[in-house]
Amino acid sequence: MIVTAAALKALLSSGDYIPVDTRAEEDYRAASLPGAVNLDVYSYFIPESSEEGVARMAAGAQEAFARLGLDGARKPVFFEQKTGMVAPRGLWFHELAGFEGGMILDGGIEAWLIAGGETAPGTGAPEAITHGAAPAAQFRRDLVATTEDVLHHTERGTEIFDVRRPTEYDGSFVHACCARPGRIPGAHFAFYEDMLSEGYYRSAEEIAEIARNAGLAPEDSIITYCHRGARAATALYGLRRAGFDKVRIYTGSWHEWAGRADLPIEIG
Ligand SMILES: O=S(=O)([O-])[S-]
Repeated sequence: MIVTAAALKALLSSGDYIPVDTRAEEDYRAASLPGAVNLDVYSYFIPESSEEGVARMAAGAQEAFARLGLDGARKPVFFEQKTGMVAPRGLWFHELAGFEGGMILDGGIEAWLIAGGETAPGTGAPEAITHGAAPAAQFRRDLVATTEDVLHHTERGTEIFDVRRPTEYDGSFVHACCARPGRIPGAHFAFYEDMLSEGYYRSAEEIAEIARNAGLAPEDSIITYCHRGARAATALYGLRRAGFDKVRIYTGSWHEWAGRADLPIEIG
């Protein structure tokens, strides 16, 4: 769920919610929401989006949230400077791990300050999502796609949704760490940032129109992807706001797909 800064003020006074600062540790140390913990959700790369790989990713998320005390009654509220490509990934990891009730602070710490919220230097020990040593026994498999799910998406009745920059989609730009430029064949396209306006999510109606223009319908089963699964989470929560409920993420995303020379690509 996406929460406004004004609504968050009331929620935090209940003591049931913990702000989770997903920014760099130095920003957290300088000024954060009072009582916030610091969690790096951005640096993680999945080694392989196989059944075992996604189950170990979920185990790693479960362990990180347990270390932060966010595996029970207390719920996380993820934030970054402004809503972008990081805080939504935090909520997705929390849901993937099997927990409910987490939120994204829309507009990030900047919205909090505009709403008159106080800040304090972050004092907690920084944590990070890491890969689990063993597969999770239980997790939200319906929120994640394997490479096989993507490869067989047509037979499995799923749409692929690329939310990278237009130049990444058409292959005229590729990150230096990726083996090949291009896109997953048949992918629908919209740039994830178009679902945001100045660091806030756009309205449900505006996001629904973006999705419709990309050729997607609310009843579709959708797999989002980007470079390595962060921007895909921003898109997932935008789509969910617009009533698209069957959305999951191919965490390995273009980085993994491009590195597998046996997988087909489209370019241009
Ligand atoms: O957001 S990202 O995973 O494409 S770097």
